[in-house]
Amino acid sequence: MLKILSGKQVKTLDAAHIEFNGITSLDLMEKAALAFVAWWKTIPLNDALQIHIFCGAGNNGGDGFAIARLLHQSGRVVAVFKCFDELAKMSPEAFSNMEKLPSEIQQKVWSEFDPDSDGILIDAFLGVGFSGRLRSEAVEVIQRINSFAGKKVSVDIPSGLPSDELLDGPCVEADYTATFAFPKLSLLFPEHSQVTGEMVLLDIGIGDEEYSRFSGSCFFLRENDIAGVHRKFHRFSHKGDFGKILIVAGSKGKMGAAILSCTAALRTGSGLVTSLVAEEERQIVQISVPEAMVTFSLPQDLSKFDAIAIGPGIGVGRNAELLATIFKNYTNPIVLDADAITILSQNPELLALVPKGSILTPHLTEFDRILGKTENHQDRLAKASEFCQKWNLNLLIKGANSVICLADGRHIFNSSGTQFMATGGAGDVLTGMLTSFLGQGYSEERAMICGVFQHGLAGEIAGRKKRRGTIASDIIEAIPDTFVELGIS
Ligand SMILES: NC(=O)C1=CN([C@@H]2O[C@H](COP(=O)(O)OP(=O)(O)OC[C@H]3O[C@@H](n4cnc5c(N)ncnc54)[C@H](O)[C@@H]3O)[C@@H](O)[C@H]2O)[C@@H](O)CC1
Ligand SMILES: Nc1ncnc2c1ncn2[C@@H]1O[C@H](COP(=O)(O)OP(=O)(O)O)[C@@H](O)[C@H]1O
Ligand SMILES: [K+]
Repeated sequence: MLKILSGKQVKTLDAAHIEFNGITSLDLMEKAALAFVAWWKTIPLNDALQIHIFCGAGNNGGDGFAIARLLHQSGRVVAVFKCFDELAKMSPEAFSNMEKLPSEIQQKVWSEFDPDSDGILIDAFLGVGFSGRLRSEAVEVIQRINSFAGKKVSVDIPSGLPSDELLDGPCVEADYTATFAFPKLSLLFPEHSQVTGEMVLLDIGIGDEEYSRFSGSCFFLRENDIAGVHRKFHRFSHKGDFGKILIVAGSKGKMGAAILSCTAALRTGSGLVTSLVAEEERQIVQISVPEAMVTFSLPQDLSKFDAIAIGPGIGVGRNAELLATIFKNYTNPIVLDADAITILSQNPELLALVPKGSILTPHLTEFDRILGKTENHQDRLAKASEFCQKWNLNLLIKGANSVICLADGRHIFNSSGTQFMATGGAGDVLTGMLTSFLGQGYSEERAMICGVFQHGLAGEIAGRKKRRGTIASDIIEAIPDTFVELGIS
C-alpha cells in the first residue's frame, strides 16, 4: 500500500529514487512533467488553446517550465508568468528548464497577467517546499491567480497549502490538483475541498517499496492493493464457507435500512444472511429480499454467526439493552453503524463491552457524537488514534476518502468513491459489505480494506451511468461488477 509521506520527506524520497535508478533530478522532473501532460490530454480542459503557467523559483516552478515546453510541443499556446525577481533564487532544475523554453513561449512577470484573459491557468508557483507564513509578494501572486475567472490546475499541491497541516492563510483555489507520486496528506482533508478541487494522483515511477524506509502511519488505498487481500474460494466451496451473518437493522418507517444492508451483504457474497426485525415488519423484508432469512428475536446462540452488524435504522429508543446483550454474548468483531453509534455515545459505559476488534463506521456527525466535537480532520484523526488504541477498536470515518483507523495507529485513506454516493442508504450498503467480508473469514483489516474500496468502486460504476441520479440500490447492483473489474472470482 502506498505510504503517505510528509512534505519534508519528499526531497529524501526523490534523492533516494534518483540515486537508486541512476537518473538525475532533471530526469525525474521531466517524468513528472510528462505525466502531467499525459493526464492533461485526458481532461475536458484539454481543448483550451491559451494556457497561462505561473512558475515559482523552486522545483514546483521547474515542473511548470517543463510542462510549458511539453504543452507548447503539442500545439498549445503557452505563456509563462515568473513569480520571482532574482535568477539567483532559482533551483538549478527550475533554471535549467527555464533555459530550455522555446523562444515562441512568451515569458512575463506575474504582475503582467490579466485576470480577464481567456484560457486555463496552471499553478506551478509553490509546491511541497513551501513552509511558514507566505511572504507578502507571494500573497499578491496567489490573489492574482485567484482573481482569474477560468479553470485553475495546480501542480502537485495548490500554492499556499501546507502539505501536512491545515490551511492557515491564502491559497490558490484550484479546480484540479494533479499531485505526484503520493497524495499529500492535506489534499485528503475535507476542509480543503474548496482549494484542491478534483485530485488526481500521477505516477512518476517511484515504487511502493521505495517508501518502506520512511516512517509514517498514513497510507493510500488503491485498486492494485485489493486483489491480494481477498480470500480464494474453490469449486467445492459451500454456502457455509461464505459465512452466516446476522444483520440487526431497520424499524418501523426505516425498514429500507435492513433491506439495503441485507441485499448488499448477499451481493458481496455472503452464504446465509439472517435479518433481525420486528415481527410486524417481516413482510417487507421477505418480499424485498427473499434470499434472506428473518428472525423476530435475538437468537440464543449467537456463536453460530460468523459476523454480526447492528445499527442501520434501528432507532435509538430502547436498543441500549439489545446492544449490551449482543456484546455480552458474542466475542467476534461486530460492525456498529448509525443508530448503534449514537446509542454508544449516549451510553458510554457500553464501550468497554464492545468485542475487541469491532468496526465502528461513523460519518462526521456520528464521529463527533461518540468522540466529542472536533474542529477539523487533523484533530479528528488524532482523536481516532487515541480512541482505537484505548478501546482496541477500529473506526471507519466515512466521507470522500474515507479513513480506516486501526487499533495499531495506522490510518488508511480510501481512493475510490464519488460524490454521487452522497445519497441516503449508501452507508447501510457499506455495513452489509463489511459484515459480509467479516463473515467470509476476513480479518477486520482485510474486511475494511475490501469493503470500503469496493463500496467506493461500486459507487463509481453506478455513478458513471446515473450521475447525481444514483441511489443506494444502484450501488448494490454494481457490487458484483467490482469483483469483475478487480478480477476476483
Ligand atoms: N526532482 C525533484 O525534486 C522533483 C520535485 N518535484 C516538484 O518539486 C516541488 C518541490 O520543490 P522544492 O523543494 O524546490 O520546493 P517548492 O518549489 O515547492 O518551493 C520552494 C519555493 O517556495 C518558496 N517559498 C517557501 N516558503 C515560502 C513562503 N513562506 N513564502 C513565499 N515563498 C516561499 C521558496 O522561496 C522557493 O522558491 C514539488 O512540489 C514538485 O512539484 C517534481 O518535479 C518531482 C521531482
Ligand atoms: N462525496 C463523497 N465521496 C465519496 N464517498 C462518499 C461521498 N459522500 C458519501 N460517500 C460515501 O457514502 C456513504 C454514506 O454513508 P452515510 O453517511 O452513513 O449514509 P446513510 O446514513 O444515508 O446510509 C459513506 O460510505 C461515504 O463514504
Ligand atoms: K503548486
